Amino acid sequence: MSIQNVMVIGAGQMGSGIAQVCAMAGYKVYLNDLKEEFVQKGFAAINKNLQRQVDKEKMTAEQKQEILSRLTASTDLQDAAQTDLVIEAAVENMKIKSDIFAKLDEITPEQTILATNTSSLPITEIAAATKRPEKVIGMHFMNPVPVMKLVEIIRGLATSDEVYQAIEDMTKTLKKVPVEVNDFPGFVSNRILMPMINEAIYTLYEGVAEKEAIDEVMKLGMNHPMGPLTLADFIGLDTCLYIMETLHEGFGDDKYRPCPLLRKYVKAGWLGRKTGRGFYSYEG
Ligand SMILES: CC(=O)CC(=O)SCCNC(=O)CCNC(=O)[C@H](O)C(C)(C)COP(=O)(O)OP(=O)(O)OC[C@H]1O[C@@H](n2cnc3c(N)ncnc32)[C@H](O)[C@@H]1OP(=O)(O)O
Ligand SMILES: NC(=O)C1=CN([C@@H]2O[C@H](COP(=O)(O)OP(=O)(O)OC[C@H]3O[C@@H](n4cnc5c(N)ncnc54)[C@H](OP(=O)(O)O)[C@@H]3O)[C@@H](O)[C@H]2O)C=CC1
Repeated sequence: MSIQNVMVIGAGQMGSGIAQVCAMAGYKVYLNDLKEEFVQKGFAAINKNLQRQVDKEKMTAEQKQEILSRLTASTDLQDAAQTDLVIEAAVENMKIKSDIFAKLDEITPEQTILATNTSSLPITEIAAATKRPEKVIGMHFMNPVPVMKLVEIIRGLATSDEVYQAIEDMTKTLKKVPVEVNDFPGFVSNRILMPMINEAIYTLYEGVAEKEAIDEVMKLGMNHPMGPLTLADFIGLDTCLYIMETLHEGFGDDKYRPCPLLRKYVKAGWLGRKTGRGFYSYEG
């Protein structure tokens, strides 16, 4: 299975990062979103990241241009007809992901691998929206994608060994480290990380300490690079809530109940860094 042409769906913080690392590794990449303005926002983030590398003299201006030349904007899912691999990074919502996968199944050649960057949703259920469940796989990158080494690779019930191997090999070409896991809610990463973040939100909700104090305890006491509330803002509070809901529903265990304060913030549109306000303010 030779992978040369890739489409990344969703030009948000994850999709733009995934498109960037794919283009840096030499793949030709379509970056797809619903509207041109979202794609352009993704391109602007990539441009900023690459320019930072140029400014630090880790990359030449010519190399930056070469990488950018491998990226093509797309607002038409039909462009996926020319790809060997699609990596979906749209919002964390089963209906949206299933719709996208059903369409991709119609549009793409039969050998095209369909991967999802879902944080927590069952790969097996997403695969069931297609007639090629053996070619559907989870490829879970970490945020910020250009920096974080891990890609959790999740086998759905029907994922073939050949497809698993192709994705593991491709991940290594991105200079990332693949780790194989099975298809359970939240996989490994978010089954462990998100309850910790949710507990930090409960700690704030119950008035145990101020937000800065909670973050300081985990940063200085446990050597975490970011405190859990800062990290929640960084991930996106909507994404954090969707992941907790998937864990709660998937395991049917109340230990995963999302904190009411998290729900309130999401309802208010305080989604963290991406909207300028979450537990902290990021205006200006
Ligand atoms: C929700 C899910 O499903 C799964 C997830 O992704 S969970 C989230 C996982 N991610 C984390 O836990 C991140 C925790 N935070 C960290 O590791 C660090 O704070 C951090 C890497 C984000 C920043 O590190 P830092 O030391 O504070 O910052 P800084 O010194 O400015 O940056 C270090 C490098 O990262 C780069 N960087 C920082 N933020 C970046 C961003 N948002 N995008 C791209 N590059 C970034 C910098 O350019 C710098 O690169 P060089 O080494 O090439 O110079
Ligand atoms: N944030 C994180 O730390 C991580 C997130 N993930 C997962 O990655 C995925 C994306 O998350 P993230 O990048 O943070 O989210 P963002 O909200 O930053 O980006 C999502 C993007 O997808 C677009 N989109 C929504 N529906 C469609 C569609 N039908 N077709 C094409 N594009 C669409 C959105 O457009 P619009 O704004 O119009 O909705 C938006 O531009 C989620 O599944 C998330 O769980 C995985 C690892 C880490």
